[in-house]
Amino acid sequence: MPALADTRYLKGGPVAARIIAEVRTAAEEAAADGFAPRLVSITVGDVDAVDVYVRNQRAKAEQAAVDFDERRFPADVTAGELEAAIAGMNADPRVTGIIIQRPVPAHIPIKALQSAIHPLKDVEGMHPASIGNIVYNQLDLAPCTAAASVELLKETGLDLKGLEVVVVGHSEIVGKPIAFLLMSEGATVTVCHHMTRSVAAHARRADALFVAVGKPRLIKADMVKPGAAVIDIGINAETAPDGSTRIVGDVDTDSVKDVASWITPVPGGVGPVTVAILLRNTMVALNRQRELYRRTYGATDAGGRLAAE
Ligand SMILES: NC(=O)C1=CN([C@@H]2O[C@H](COP(=O)(O)OP(=O)(O)OC[C@H]3O[C@@H](n4cnc5c(N)ncnc54)[C@H](OP(=O)(O)O)[C@@H]3O)[C@@H](O)[C@H]2O)C=CC1
Ligand SMILES: Nc1nc(=O)c2c([nH]1)NC[C@@H]1CN(c3ccc(C(=O)N[C@@H](CCC(=O)O)C(=O)O)cc3)C=[N+]21
Repeated sequence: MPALADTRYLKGGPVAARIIAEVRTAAEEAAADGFAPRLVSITVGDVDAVDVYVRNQRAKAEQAAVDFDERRFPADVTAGELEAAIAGMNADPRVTGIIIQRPVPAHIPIKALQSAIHPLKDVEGMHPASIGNIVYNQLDLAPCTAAASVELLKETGLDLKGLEVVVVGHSEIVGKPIAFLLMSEGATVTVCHHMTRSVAAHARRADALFVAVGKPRLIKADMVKPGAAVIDIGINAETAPDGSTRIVGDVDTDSVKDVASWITPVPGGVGPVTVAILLRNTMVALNRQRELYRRTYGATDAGGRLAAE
C-alpha cells in the first residue's frame, strides 16, 4: 500500500496557531481591562516529558500575551510546602491560573495537591470537583491533552456520533477524560489498559484509536483497522546509539501510516495543541474570576446612591 499523502498527517501546528491567535486577542482585551492573565507552572523534580511541555508553554504563552511564571521545586519538597505555596497563589489576585505538571514524586499525594488549587484557578479542570463537570457534560474546561486529542480527531471531519473509538491508556489526566469527552460527543468508547486481555483485538475494531501509554512503538500496523484515524499522545524521549535524543510517540508511525487514513505525528501533533488549549483554558478560568469580581465588586449600594443623587 502506498504511503499516506502528507495531508493525511493530522498536524497540530495550524490548529494550535488558530487557538493561540484567539487567546492573544482575548488576553490583550482582558489585560486592558485590568485582568492580565498569568499562568503559574509548578514542577516537582525532573521529568523529560515535563521539560518539553514547560519549554513550549513558556514560548507559546509569550506569543499569546499570557504571563508565564515557572516555579520549580526539588524532588524532596514536602506536600506541606507545596500546599503552602499553592495557598499563596490562590490568594494572589495577579495569579489567574495554576498548573501542576505531572507526574510528581510518589511521596506527594497528587489528589490532595490538585484539591489545594482553587477551582477558579484550576486551568486543567483537575480539581476532583471540576473533573466531575465532564461527567455532567460541561466541557468548556477539560484536561488539556484530552481536549487537544479530541480537537485533532474533529479535524478529520469524521462524524463522532456512533463512531467506534478505542482509547489505550486510562490515566486521570489523559485516557479517562478522553473517554468522557468522546461519550459526550456520541461515540461508542472502549477503554484499554494494562489488564486488557488483547489490546490488539480491541484496537483493530477502532475507527478512531487514541493511544496514551508511554511506550514507544506499542501500536503496530497489524493493530490498526485500515482507514482508521490514529491519535498518538505518547511523548517519549529516545536516546539513539550516538547519544542524541529525540521525541517519539506510542505508535510505530512508519508502519501504521500505510494502514491508517489519518495519523498525528510526534512531534508536531497532539503536543502543540495541548499547549494551545492550556492557554485557552487559562482564559476560561480568568473569565470566571472576572465574573466573580464583577458580581462581588461591580455594583454597590454606594454606586446606586451616587447615581440617584
Ligand atoms: N502530548 C501531550 O500533551 C501529553 C502526552 N503525554 C504522554 O502520554 C503518555 C501517557 O501519559 P499518562 O497518561 O500521563 O501516563 P500514565 O503512566 O499515567 O498512564 C499510562 C496508561 O497506560 C496504561 N498501560 C500501561 N501499559 C499498557 C499496555 N501495555 N497496554 C495498554 N495500556 C497500558 C496504564 O494502565 P494501568 O494504569 O492499568 O497500568 C495507564 O492507564 C506518556 O508518554 C506521556 O508522556 C501525557 C500527557 C500529555
Ligand atoms: N498536569 C499535566 N498536564 C499535562 O498535559 C502534562 C503534564 N502534566 N506532564 C507532562 C505531560 C507531557 N505533555 C506535553 C505537552 C505538550 C508537548 C509538546 O508541546 N510537544 C511538542 C514539542 C516537541 C519538542 O519540542 O521536541 C510536540 O509534540 O510537537 C509535550 C508534552 C503534557 N503533559
